[in-house]
Amino acid sequence: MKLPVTYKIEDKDGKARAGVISTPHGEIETPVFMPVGTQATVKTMSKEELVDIGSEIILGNTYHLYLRPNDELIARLGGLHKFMNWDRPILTDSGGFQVFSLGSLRKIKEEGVYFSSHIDGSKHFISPEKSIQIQNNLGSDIAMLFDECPPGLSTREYIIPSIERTTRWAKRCVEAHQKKDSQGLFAIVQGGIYEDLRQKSLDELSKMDEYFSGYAIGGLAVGEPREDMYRILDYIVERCPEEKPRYLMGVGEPVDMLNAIESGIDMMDCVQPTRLARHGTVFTKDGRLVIKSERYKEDTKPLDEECNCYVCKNYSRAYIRHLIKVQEVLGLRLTSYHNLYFLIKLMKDAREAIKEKRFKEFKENFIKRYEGK
Ligand SMILES: CC1(C)O[C@@H]2[C@@H](CO[C@@]3(CNc4nc5cc6c(=O)[nH]c(N)nc6cc5[nH]4)OC(C)(C)O[C@@H]23)O1
Ligand SMILES: [Zn+2]
Repeated sequence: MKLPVTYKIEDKDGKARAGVISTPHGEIETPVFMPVGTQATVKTMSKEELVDIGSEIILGNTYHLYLRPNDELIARLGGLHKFMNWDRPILTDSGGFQVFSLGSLRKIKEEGVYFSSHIDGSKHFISPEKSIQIQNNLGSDIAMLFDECPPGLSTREYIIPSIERTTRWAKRCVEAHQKKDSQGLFAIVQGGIYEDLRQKSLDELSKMDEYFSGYAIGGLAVGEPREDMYRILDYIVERCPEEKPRYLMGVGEPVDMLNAIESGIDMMDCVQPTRLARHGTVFTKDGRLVIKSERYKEDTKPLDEECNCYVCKNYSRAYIRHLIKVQEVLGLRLTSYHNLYFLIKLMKDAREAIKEKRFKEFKENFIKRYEGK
């Protein structure tokens, strides 16, 4: 079966890969960071600004867009790309995770998940079929399977039946997927922090491999210790199909991203860069900088003296600190713009390092400076 989303490896450096993903809305160079646009916008960023910072693909959320403005409304208006005037690739998460981390009073049954909206408490139900139907309505280039992401540090006794139900849900997603020619489907590997359960999840999903354009590693960045995440990545990523993209869900800290790329990850997303930005924390080559600190009150330097972004070329720490302190919207925009630029540039630099077979040295040098060692 011809898949609408395909991947080509250009270079390898150890397990790290540089490649290109082809989608119905264009190509994506990897490794890639995907800004999260939960409610059809990457918070405070215009489309033009996202293009300026070099964003190639953004994320949308099934759960949020189903609740507001509703996926059928978006479909009637021509789909999510047209609705938000974004003509590059979009990946949509399937809603399961958001129900667990946002919704309340949820009940998980074989048929699907019953939950109350975090907005007005109204009662809702999402099944694998419903999640795929919503993603079909949104018209994203990449849709995610409807899965259960077990709470961080769940026991084996909880995870084993959860994997088995998530596999049964995966089959139902594949059967329900109506846009097999224009929307790629990514599998999501679960299994908590247990190598053998990760293998079990991957083996069960691999039986449906012909339907999957890529494999995501779910169930991480949900509160487990960092070393457990690294151990699991080191085990499971290289066991995913070599010729398809690997996507680590929910990771957006520079050091974690470089470690993930070293284990063979190609795609990542996270709300952190924009969420931290809105609270005044920005990324710099010398680590995180909390702009509200007194020490920046009269600091005329840019956020990061080596950053070439529009914000660092035009505004000082003192000015941005003032804006954040008085909660001016422009402050949120400037810190968000810089944080997204920083991560997207980090991915581009990592890609060059892989092509030049110097990724390990690149990673170690970055981390040494970022962690101030
Ligand atoms: C639980 C909790 C507290 O984890 C938080 C916060 C919000 O999510 C994170 C990032 N982590 C994260 N892991 C994920 C796992 C899955 C998954 O297994 N399946 C599917 N379909 N989508 C996923 C999306 C994910 N995002 O965002 C920050 C804030 C980085 O920390 C995380 O909710
Ligand atoms: Zn900058």
